[in-house]
Amino acid sequence: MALYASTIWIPVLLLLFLLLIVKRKKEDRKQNKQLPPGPPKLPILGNLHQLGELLHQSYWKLSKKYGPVMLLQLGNIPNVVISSAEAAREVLKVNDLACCSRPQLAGAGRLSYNYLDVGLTPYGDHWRNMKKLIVLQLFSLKRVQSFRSLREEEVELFISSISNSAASETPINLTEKLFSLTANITVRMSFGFDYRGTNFDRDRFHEVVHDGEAVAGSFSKSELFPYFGWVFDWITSHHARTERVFHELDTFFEYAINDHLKPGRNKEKDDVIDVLLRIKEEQAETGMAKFTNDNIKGVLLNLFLAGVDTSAITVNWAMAELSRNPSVMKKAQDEVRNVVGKKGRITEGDLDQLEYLKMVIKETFRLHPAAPLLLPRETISHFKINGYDIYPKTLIQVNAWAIGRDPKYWKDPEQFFPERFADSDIDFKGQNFEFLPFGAGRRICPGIHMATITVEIVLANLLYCFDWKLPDGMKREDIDMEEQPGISLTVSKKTPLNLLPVEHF
Ligand code: HEM
Repeated sequence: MALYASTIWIPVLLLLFLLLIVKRKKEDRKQNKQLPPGPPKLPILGNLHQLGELLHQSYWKLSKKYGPVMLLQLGNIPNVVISSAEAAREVLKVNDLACCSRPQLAGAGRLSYNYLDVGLTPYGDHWRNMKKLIVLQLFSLKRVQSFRSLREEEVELFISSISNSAASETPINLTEKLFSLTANITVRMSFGFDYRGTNFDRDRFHEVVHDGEAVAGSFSKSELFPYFGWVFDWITSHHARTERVFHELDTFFEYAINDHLKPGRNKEKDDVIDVLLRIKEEQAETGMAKFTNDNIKGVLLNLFLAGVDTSAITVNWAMAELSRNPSVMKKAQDEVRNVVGKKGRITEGDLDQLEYLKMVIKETFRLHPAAPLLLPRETISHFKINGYDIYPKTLIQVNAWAIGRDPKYWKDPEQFFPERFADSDIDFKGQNFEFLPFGAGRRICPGIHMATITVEIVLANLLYCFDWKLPDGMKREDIDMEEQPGISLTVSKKTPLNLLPVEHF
């Protein structure tokens, strides 16, 4: 009886909802709104039923029919998807100020200590101050270079461990090894210690990064469906998962900060926490005690979620593409070996000379941007794009993945052909809107230097030190290039890349 009483409300609610939509449509027509085109919507769901787990691919297919500025309704949330370089320029340059906020998602809010970070925080004074701080103090070229020996040390350990597998002729799971390498670099650089020597479980560490990206990058059902979405969140333990990830990350950050406060701590050089603790102290001395441990943890969260996975994903795709394209692999290997000779390792000082390697990396970013939809943005004010009205509080997603494969800008776009960047000025620093792996405008990735140096030094050494074979019985065509489904900030290769290293020298 109680069940009947609760279900009888469902048709009534549906009817009310339909009436609301009809009323809103009439109002829109009266106000002469020119909304972007988009596929027909269902009540309540909007267009959610038309989207698969690889959002950028679903958006791409729909955009072929509805155009480069397309309006979708994700439950309760209006979402404009941008799929051309011209429209991306309108969003990220011409109207950057109007669309440079971020949506306030419950998961992102919880993980970022109520938006005390940089990447997930909405536009405003706090974001401006924090972005300035990380651009000038944490990720300036000088600071990135100051971590050179740390990176080279980690690359050395990584190459040595691959040499052991080469000696025993054992294929390696390169995907897993790359993730460990970038995790080690990020943790040592940010937290000043080696997490391999702590109680943190290595496998769990990887899962926490992935879970963190998923929680930070997805809408809860309550956000998509106000009034009743909480039921689904409750059934799927959404809230419990967010809390679990938050507590795991928080424990790690707390441990790292406390470690820095121990008297007589032995440190080689300033790491990110040292810099942030100094800022906290300076502000407290001037009576502006605004900067708290939660601010520090917010920044650490960004390094954790943005810094670990992205570079590993990129090198992994590059090695998968090179393994499928042996002539490109050979050309890249010839370059590194000719430039460096027999000195044993590539150091960061050699990287400037490796022109073809840089083209290989650009080509990888074009086909496999680690964040295919950049990070979601939210509009602050009304503006027009291609004659269409975009209103405040609209979610904006720029499909960098689709733009990177558009035959309008790229000849034979599906082909892995690094030479396309020879004699070309196209770069990924946010000025070429057909090539946006790091985004553009105010919200552009501040980790570009860090990311490119890491990707270059790792890939260069992999190509220099080893020849690469496929495991027994595997052919080039068997390399699976599918992407990992699931809603997350980043998209990686679905299956691990297993390769057999053969020592070259
Ligand atoms: C291959 C590596 C990387 C790629 C492809 C990448 C890509 C991106 C993209 C697409 C955005 C969003 C830009 C936008 O909204 O327009 C972003 C933002 C961000 N990235 Fe990266 N990133 C990488 C590495 C890093 C690293 C190593 C760090 C730091 C250690 C970092 C820190 C950040 C931060 C803090 C933001 C937020 C900026 C803001 O909201 O103002 N990223 N990144």
